[in-house]
Amino acid sequence: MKIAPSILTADFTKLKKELETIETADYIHVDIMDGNFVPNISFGPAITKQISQNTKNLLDIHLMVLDPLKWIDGFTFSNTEYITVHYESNNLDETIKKIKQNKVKVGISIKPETDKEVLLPYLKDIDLVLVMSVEPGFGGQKFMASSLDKMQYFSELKKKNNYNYEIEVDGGVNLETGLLCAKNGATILVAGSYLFNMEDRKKGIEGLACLK
Ligand SMILES: O=C(CO)[C@H](O)[C@H](O)COP(=O)(O)O
Ligand SMILES: [Fe+2]
Repeated sequence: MKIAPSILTADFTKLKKELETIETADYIHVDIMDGNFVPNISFGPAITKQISQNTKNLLDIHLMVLDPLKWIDGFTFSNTEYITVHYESNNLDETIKKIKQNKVKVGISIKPETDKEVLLPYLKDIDLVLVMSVEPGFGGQKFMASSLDKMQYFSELKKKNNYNYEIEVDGGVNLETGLLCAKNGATILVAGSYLFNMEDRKKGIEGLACLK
């Protein structure tokens, strides 16, 4: 299992130190919220640039914005591995094209209420499916078990068709819910409050990484 700590819950007054505590993870998950697509604002390209310059980890950018197309260049750094956009946001096809032009891997996410089938036409061309297990907008929410069926669905389709995407889960992930995700085909776990509220984050990451 690959692990992507969500930097949203970090203490930004000591960003560099916070980044060091999660350096054993596979990715840093970076949540971008615009106050329109979700009822919250996080931070933008300038702060993300500081994150990018202060970590050796690869970045997994989660864009919760209404118009992602105009933000792709701003979040393309040398260590940006994935940019994930929401199916429910504007200009999806053009945005996917732009992410690929920037030589970044493409992720698509769906909100908890969105039908999983809407992603069918995209699955052969993308690198990551992000299953939201909370309503996007805030860290620290309770995991929604209804997301498990979606993971299983994308996992079965992946096997059947030999697709290449990762199946990432975001929201309310801890050791207990992470195990359920692992059993249902998840390959990357995002964890924010669970890891950042821990004394020993390295141990926390190890624990999640062992799940299968
Ligand atoms: O995209 C997100 C919220 O919209 C965050 O990545 C997610 O909530 C992670 O935080 P936590 O693990 O605390 O639930
Ligand atoms: Fe996220």
